[in-house]
Amino acid sequence: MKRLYRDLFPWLKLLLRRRQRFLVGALLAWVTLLAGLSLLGLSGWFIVSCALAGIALTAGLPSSLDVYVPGGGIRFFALLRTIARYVERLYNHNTVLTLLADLRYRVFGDLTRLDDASLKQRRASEWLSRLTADIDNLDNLYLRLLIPPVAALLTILMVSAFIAIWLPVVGAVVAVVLTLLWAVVTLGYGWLGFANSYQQVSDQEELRRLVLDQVQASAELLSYQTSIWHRQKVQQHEAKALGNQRRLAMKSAVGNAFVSAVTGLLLLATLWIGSFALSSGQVSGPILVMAVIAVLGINEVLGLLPAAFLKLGSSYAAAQRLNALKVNDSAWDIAELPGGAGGHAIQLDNVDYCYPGAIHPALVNLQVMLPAQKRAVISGVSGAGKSTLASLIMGRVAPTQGAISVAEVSPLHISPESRAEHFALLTQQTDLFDGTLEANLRIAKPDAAEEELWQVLSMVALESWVKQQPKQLLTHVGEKGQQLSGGQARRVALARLMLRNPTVVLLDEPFAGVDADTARHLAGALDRWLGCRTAIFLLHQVDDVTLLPGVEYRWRLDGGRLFTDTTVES
Ligand SMILES: Nc1ncnc2c1ncn2[C@@H]1O[C@H](COP(=O)(O)OP(=O)(O)OP(=O)(O)O)[C@@H](O)[C@H]1O
Repeated sequence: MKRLYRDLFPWLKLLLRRRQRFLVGALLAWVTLLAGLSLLGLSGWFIVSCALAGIALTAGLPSSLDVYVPGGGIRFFALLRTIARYVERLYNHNTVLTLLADLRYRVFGDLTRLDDASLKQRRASEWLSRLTADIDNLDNLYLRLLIPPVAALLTILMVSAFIAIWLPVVGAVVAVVLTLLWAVVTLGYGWLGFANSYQQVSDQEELRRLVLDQVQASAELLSYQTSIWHRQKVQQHEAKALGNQRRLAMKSAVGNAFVSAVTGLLLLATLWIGSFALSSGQVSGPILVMAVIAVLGINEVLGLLPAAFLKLGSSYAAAQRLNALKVNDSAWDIAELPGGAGGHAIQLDNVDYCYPGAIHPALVNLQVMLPAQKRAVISGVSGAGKSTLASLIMGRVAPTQGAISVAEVSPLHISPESRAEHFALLTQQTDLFDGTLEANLRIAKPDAAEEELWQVLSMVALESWVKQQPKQLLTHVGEKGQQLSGGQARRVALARLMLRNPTVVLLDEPFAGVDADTARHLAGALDRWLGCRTAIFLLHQVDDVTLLPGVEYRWRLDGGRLFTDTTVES
């Protein structure tokens, strides 16, 4: 219980930031329920009163009944129920969407603080689950686990108090039995379905992963003739997940039956105890019918709770998984890099880096001193450790051993804002969004003038090509830039980087995918743009030193170790 509270607490705290909305939402749900119950009770009273008056009149006994007040009351509750239900749905769905935005914002925030190693450890389908299914499960917390039980408890108290006005004993019995029933279908059902719904979250993720593999790797599975074997694996897992789901559905059905049985017995008890009060003249027939119908209506109030609380385990599992994304950086002193136009010095002292679970370290005993405003080239074959070194300098991963500093500040301690302002990294993988060229460029500088966009496009030798396109800057680049060639996409990424004003620039294969003339054009533009920024070129091999003007430091990475490169002549 303590662990449950501890894991759900950060999310409850986030939800409770909107406590005003929560209270109004619960109040609206409660008014809706009460209006429904009042409508039922009053209608019962009215029908019985009419029948009794009719019987009396038929028997020739004097009888009168005011039909206008109860008739008006019935219309009032019918209207109130409809309006309250409509407003409640509108309001609570709006709240849910607001909460979804809060949850997504928080989860995205946590993701941006994760280091490269943690990000790469999980598959895309797992990140998708975190951002969709897990967030939806937490969202349930409000809509299913917070509002309905509060509204139900308030209704039980209201109905018991109302019955107690005429039948105090019945009111007390109704209050005790329904409060106990409420505890069973909330806390009891939360406990009963916990293991199954907890399991359901991982079952669904595993199933999604297997199905994606089956589809994405279908060519490989077919060519190795393992497609049937893999499909059987999917089916086995599906059967297991379905079994679990069936058990949950069974418990939910039993819960509903239990609520109906208890409220049914309570109804009989109310009728039985009430009949003594009726025969002693303590209460009239219509009032007794009203009390009985009000108890019957409670079924609707409690009926939804078992199914909702069976899912408590899902919400808990989702909270646990999302909590695991949180990086505890509160212990660190957050620092800012000094402002100014010039680049900063980069220093690495005896740095080792080993990926989690890897046998061999990716980088060993690195010793680097690159003074401020200087340029360096680090070459190395594939797998030598260049990208890992870039991640370390960017503060995207922490060294296993040794220390790194940029302007004498550890990159790990630099605030996200300062890091975004000072660092720029051109990665080997090009990340373009499915939008226009202009939108992709503006990610780096939303308020850039159109002239600036053309200027950077000209620096990467794309200006004339873009001008030839019918939509020019509004040309769509496609998902991941698939409507551009590999080299063009990389140049768009480089142009985007050049829109910014960083002080430390890391360029991983900036000349990949372009012909010799374009490479020379890029080198000249880069030389002018880099000016007095600190820059490191990361290259597989240095074919042409004229592409690296102003580079004074040359190192070579080999098997994770750094050597001064004497093979490159300037
Ligand atoms: N996420 C990871 N988990 C485990 N090992 C990794 C991971 N990423 C890289 N490595 C290992 O670290 C070493 C250095 O990889 P890195 O990507 O830094 O090389 P690189 O020089 O950038 O290669 P390339 O030029 O092909 O991009 C390699 O042996 C690689 O197998």
